[in-house]
This record gives sequence, structure tokens and C-alpha cells, in this order.
Amino acid sequence: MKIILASGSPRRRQLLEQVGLRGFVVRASDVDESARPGLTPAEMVEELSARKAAAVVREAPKDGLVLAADTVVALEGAVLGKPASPEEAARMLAALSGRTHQVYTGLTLAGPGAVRTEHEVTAVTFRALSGAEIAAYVATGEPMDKAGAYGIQGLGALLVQRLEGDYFNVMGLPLCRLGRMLRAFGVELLSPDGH
Ligand SMILES: Cc1cn([C@H]2C[C@H](O)[C@@H](COP(=O)(O)OP(=O)(O)OP(=O)(O)O)O2)c(=O)[nH]c1=O
Repeated sequence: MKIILASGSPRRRQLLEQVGLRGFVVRASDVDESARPGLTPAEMVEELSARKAAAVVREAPKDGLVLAADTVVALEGAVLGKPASPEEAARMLAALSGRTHQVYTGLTLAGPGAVRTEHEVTAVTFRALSGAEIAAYVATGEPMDKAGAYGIQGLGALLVQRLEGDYFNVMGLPLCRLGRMLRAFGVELLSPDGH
């Protein structure tokens, strides 16, 4: 089955390769990422991942399997997406400092005749950060294209004291859940013949 990754995120591409998927194609969608007001973070990431998948499905081959995801950070009811400026990144990091937040990723698989959307949550606790540390981290540029203004896979690892759940969900793709969802579409990542 031809797998189409509907994502411009280099992390998601890397993570698919990590679990042995080869030969997939990348078709970044250009959908409106603004969410309807009043949705919970879980509803929001599910809806956005479904929207990203739907935008690519139209041009996909009939036997293709489209995979799309969306990640946000939730802090006590507030949803943090990607920061629009270094100042906003610094504000997000100050809000996350010394507290626990949730990272939500919605995942949609759209195959021949079936579409499935699920989400995964990971709880992440930051240590207390000084203003100087926040400024230094923002100056690296790493926060700018990432939900919640940090990347756990980079220097952001220095901020994370504790994590509960799927680490890869924080990077933007919950691999354990993905494996289970792919199996439902007939794609087995752990097969005896090494596929
Ligand atoms: C919290 C966190 C987020 N992120 C990233 C994952 C996502 O790429 C990004 C959230 O933005 P998304 O809108 O989920 O994804 P994207 O715009 O990068 O790619 P596309 O819409 O084409 O699929 O934040 C990290 O890489 N590390 C982290 O620790």
C-alpha cells in the first residue's frame, strides 16, 4: 500500500523512518490551521489532523493510505500552538516553567474506504526556568516552529524534568498508537519476515 505523509514536519518523516516505513511520499498540505473556538484540545487536534488528511486525500491514488497529524500544548485550559514571534515564545516558556502541561497529538489515517482519527496525550513537567535561560533558549531559534515553543528532541530536553506517556507523541507522532492504527489498515510494522 502506498503511504502518503500529509505533513511538512521533518520530525514526522524521521519518526516514520524510525519504525521501518520506507518508500512513503510526503505531500505537505496547506490547510487553514485555525481551530473553531470552544473545542477541547483533544477535539482540536483530531479535527485539524482530519482536515490535513482530507486536503491530501483528494489527490492521492485510490489505494493510497494518507497519514496526517496535529500537535498542540495545553496548559490549564489554554492551548499553545506555534509561537508567532520570539516574544510570544518567551511568554509561552515562562508560562510552562515549573509546571505540568499536556501535549496532544491528533492522528488521522485515511485509506481506501475508511478514515480513522484518534489522539494521544503526554504529560510533561518543566523545571523552573530563569528569565536568562528562557532568553538564551529563544535566541537559539529552536522554539519557533514548535507547539508550546520547545523541542524535546533538541535543547528543549534541558527543560523537561519528567514525562508521562509516549515521548514520540511530544515530537509530533505517537508511534505506539500509530503502529496499532496501521495494523487496522493492514500495514504490519513488526512482521516475522521483516516486511
Ligand atoms: C512540543 C513539541 C512540538 N514539536 C513540533 C511537532 C510539530 O511539528 C509542531 C507542531 O505543529 P503541527 O501543526 O502539528 O505540525 P507542522 O506544522 O510542523 O507540520 P504539518 O502541519 O505539515 O504536519 O511542533 C516538536 O518537534 N517537539 C516538541 O517537543
